[in-house]
Amino acid sequence: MTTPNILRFTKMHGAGNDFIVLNNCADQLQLNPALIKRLADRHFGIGADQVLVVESSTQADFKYRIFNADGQEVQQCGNGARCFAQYVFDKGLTQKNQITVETLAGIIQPELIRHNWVKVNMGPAEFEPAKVPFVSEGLLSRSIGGLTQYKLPVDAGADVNELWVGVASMGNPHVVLLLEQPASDELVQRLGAVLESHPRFPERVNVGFLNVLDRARAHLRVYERGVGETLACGTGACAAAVVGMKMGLLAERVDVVKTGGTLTIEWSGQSDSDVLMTGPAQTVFEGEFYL
Ligand SMILES: N[C@H](CCC[C@H](N)C(=O)O)C(=O)O
Repeated sequence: MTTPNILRFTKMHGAGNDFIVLNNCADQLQLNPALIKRLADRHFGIGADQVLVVESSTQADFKYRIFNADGQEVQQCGNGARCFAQYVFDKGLTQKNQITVETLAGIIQPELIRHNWVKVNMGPAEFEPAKVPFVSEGLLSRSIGGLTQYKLPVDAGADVNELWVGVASMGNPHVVLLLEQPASDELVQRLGAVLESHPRFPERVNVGFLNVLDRARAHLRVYERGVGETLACGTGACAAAVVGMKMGLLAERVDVVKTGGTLTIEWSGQSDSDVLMTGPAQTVFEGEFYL
């Protein structure tokens, strides 16, 4: 067998949202959508929800690039940010417990609270439709507490032709549906697929199904843009929590219970205040991929 061209990687997850982490500080990797899709493929590749890339930065301690399983590069990934911080510390790329990280959505600040447990300042949430982006023109809207909800026409079968939704950006786009009980598999798959590519979201959207349990706990499922449903979504937990907080349904500190684990979200409610997310970051294995 000829000597294969080898790509070394680390497999990690944050509450079940799983990642391939690549060290590209030497800037030698030729990343393209086809390679990302091949790496993320759960049958023909390694398998992951996202591919995370560590690079050098002139603006922060590191640069953090995020690629969805469909190959698209995106602005932010919260579970990935925790794994990123654990990775650079474990690999000896930094000796600092708190680092600054440059993303397409701006600078975020992860902090290793203890091994495999990371708190991240995710920056501010954005609710202005144009900044999500979401095309709200012509839609009926209503105010619930401090949140504006929009009546969104959807073509999702005979029983669903419009939905009241909240929208938010954590640097990446999120639409949040408030449900009376935890979402079923059928609802997540049917509505998630329709909403992810809804024409009023020009960059597509991550779809959160929020069920408030009490003022300090909420259940959440997320059908992620470019992936489908994941066991956890960090930016999705941030977006759903701040939507629930603005509606007056959730306190300033909330445990967001997801299929793969629980994330704690803190937000003071001031529009310019940062959203803090705390949760696990786990290395599963190291590997070599034959290119
Ligand atoms: N699917 C997301 C990126 C990953 C977000 C998620 N894995 C997280 O932990 O925030 C998007 O297209 O914006």
